[in-house]
Amino acid sequence: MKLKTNSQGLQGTLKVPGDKSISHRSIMFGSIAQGQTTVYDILRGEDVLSTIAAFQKMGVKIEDDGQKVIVHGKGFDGLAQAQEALDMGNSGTSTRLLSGILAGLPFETTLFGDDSLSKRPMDRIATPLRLMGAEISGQTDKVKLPMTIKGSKDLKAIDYVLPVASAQVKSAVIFAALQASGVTKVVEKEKTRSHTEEMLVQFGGEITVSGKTILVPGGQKLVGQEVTVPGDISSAAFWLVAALVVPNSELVLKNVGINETRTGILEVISAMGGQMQLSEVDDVAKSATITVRFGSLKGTEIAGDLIPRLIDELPVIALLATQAEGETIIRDAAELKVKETDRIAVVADALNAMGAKITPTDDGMIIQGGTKLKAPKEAINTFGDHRIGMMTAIAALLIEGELELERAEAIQTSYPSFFEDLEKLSK
Ligand SMILES: O=C(O)C1=C[C@@H](OP(=O)(O)O)[C@@H](O)[C@H](O)C1
Ligand SMILES: C=C(OP(=O)(O)O)C(=O)O
Repeated sequence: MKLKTNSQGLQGTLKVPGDKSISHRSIMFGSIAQGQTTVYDILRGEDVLSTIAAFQKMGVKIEDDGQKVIVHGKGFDGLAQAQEALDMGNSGTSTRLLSGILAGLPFETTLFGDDSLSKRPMDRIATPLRLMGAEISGQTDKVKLPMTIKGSKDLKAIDYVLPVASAQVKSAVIFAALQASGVTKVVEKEKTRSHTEEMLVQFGGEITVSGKTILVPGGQKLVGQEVTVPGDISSAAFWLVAALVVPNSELVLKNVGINETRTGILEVISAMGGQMQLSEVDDVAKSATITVRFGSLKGTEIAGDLIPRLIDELPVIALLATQAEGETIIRDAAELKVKETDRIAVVADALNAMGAKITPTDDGMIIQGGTKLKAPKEAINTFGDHRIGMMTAIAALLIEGELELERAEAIQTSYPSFFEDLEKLSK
């Protein structure tokens, strides 16, 4: 598709769509709990639809009337073997979290996905789940999809130190731990998003979190709940950056999720001197309104325990850094290489094709700021990565002339109404 420039600036108020991580988990907890779960403001992006379809194929009744989603929970014991292999689409979260649930179910299930997902490593969940007693086979020593999981009714608790900072691996182990005998101990490498731990408590489960150490007793039964999904800060990130870099912009983003394990981007914007205010902070719903406007920015360093708190925002943060004064350094972010694409290489290539000065490194990027972006000579390809597509669409706002985006449909993964919202704010 052809992307358009914007010379007037972006203005207006927007409620960003529901959080993808919380939406997946609401379906999963709803399914493994007893009784009804009602979910408001769920994200109806393709990744979440993959999770919904998978549980429906395992016998869970899930209804969507357009206002709310109702999950008729069956408990772990009520989940049935699917009649066919389960299609995980593009979604790492669906695959890895579901694997933790399947680890304790006494039947075999095969999971497959699209080209991008089929390249991503699943050994990171296979290793702990095998230690607990599940049988898992996949392609190559990285256990890539298609992957077959044969669960066990006799899962054993483990003590496990996560070798990577990953909420998906942590969550897979927690879902298996709920079905195991004994208390499972998980120690995180860095603190990652806490949605699984929080929703487990909401659904009446037991978990102890102290710093990076998590204890989960086995043999738990959960009860259905009402869940209201806050807006996704990872989707809001595109509008935050757009307002900061497109002259004459001011945006008000309502109901943005501000769980402290997700707000790294807000800290980066503050460190860069961006003009941004939080209001209507709701400590219970963990959401806020964020007002952001165009202004001057300076480079910064992004590394260490900040990385997991903004991992999905790094593509658009790289774009932000191209418009700041001075250098921005991103380190400790090697995980970017195993997302929907190698996001270090693909971000650097896409933005450099527009005149940015980004040097990719082994675990991040060095970005020289203050570059004027221009139309690339060739089309930019998302390579099936939604975040590359949206980052490119925001970059296009700064460019005179046309930008052709190939495989733009990837954006459906996490933000189906992205271009509608862009249109609304562009006026
Ligand atoms: O648990 C989750 O919902 C997610 C965890 C992160 O992945 P990793 O756990 O692989 O870092 C993130 O990149 C992904 O978009 C969603
Ligand atoms: C990495 C992402 O998602 P997933 O791992 O679920 O495919 C993402 O949304 O940027």
